[in-house]
Amino acid sequence: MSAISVENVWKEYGDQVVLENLSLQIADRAFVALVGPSGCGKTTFLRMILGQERPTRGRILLDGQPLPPEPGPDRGVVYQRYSVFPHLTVGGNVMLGPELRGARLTGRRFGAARRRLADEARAMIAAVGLAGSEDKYPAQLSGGMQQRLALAQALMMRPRVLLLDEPFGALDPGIRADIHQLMKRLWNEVPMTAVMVTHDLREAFTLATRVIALERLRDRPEERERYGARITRDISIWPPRVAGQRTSFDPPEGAEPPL
Ligand SMILES: Nc1ncnc2c1ncn2[C@@H]1O[C@H](COP(=O)(O)OP(=O)(O)OP(=O)(O)O)[C@@H](O)[C@H]1O
Repeated sequence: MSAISVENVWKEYGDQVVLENLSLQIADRAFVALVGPSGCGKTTFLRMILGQERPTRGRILLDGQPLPPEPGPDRGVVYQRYSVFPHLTVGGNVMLGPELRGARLTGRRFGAARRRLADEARAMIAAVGLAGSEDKYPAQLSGGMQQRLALAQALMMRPRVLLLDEPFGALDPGIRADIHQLMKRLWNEVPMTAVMVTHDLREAFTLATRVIALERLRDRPEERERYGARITRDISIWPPRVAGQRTSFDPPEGAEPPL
């Protein structure tokens, strides 16, 4: 079964058609990179999967079921900036989501349940390379460390789908290469499907199993409002990348592949 099924989806804001009749099946555990010119609707598409926007026409299914109308813990998100809470420590940021969910279901967590959660949070913080920074605040971390924290925070909720909106766009190239390795490892180890918006084709081909380009085919000024972007390229990475398996074509740790 496909994890995400996009069926004849349109998105219009007033008279402006942003996305036009998109249909797409995203397999369970795929890593899809969305690329395309600025303003073509990539973030809008991501926000529809997140549940922050609804298609004007068509529908989106998650594991065969219509998406719940609100964002939920089954869909995590990491933005280029401001994904984490500045007034909470690293530990506080990672524990907040599960604490709030626990509070909703069973009241505040105490004793053994809280200790279990703290252990889980410590393990997640270590998994993203932030061990020892548990008591620091985001402003005391570098940009790369903040994005590692944002990934840890999102993954603590065990999302079925991880949505990434240019998550590494503001990082320096060296730091970006490191975090690409982390992202690959997390995608391989954590059972999730990932959809990432990026402006960086190299990043798309480094991380994704499939690269999808959105583009407005008719872009004359008088047509700009009437026609939306469509899927113009759909490229499966070869040889196929399968979650949990590295291929011999994958670059060694720390190396960027040639395009
Ligand atoms: N809430 C909204 N109300 C009205 N128009 C909107 C809204 N959100 C997005 N748009 C419009 O939809 C179009 C697509 O925007 P979107 O941010 O999805 O593009 P994008 O491809 O992600 O752009 P970029 O690469 O520059 O981030 C833009 O013309 C934008 O102005």
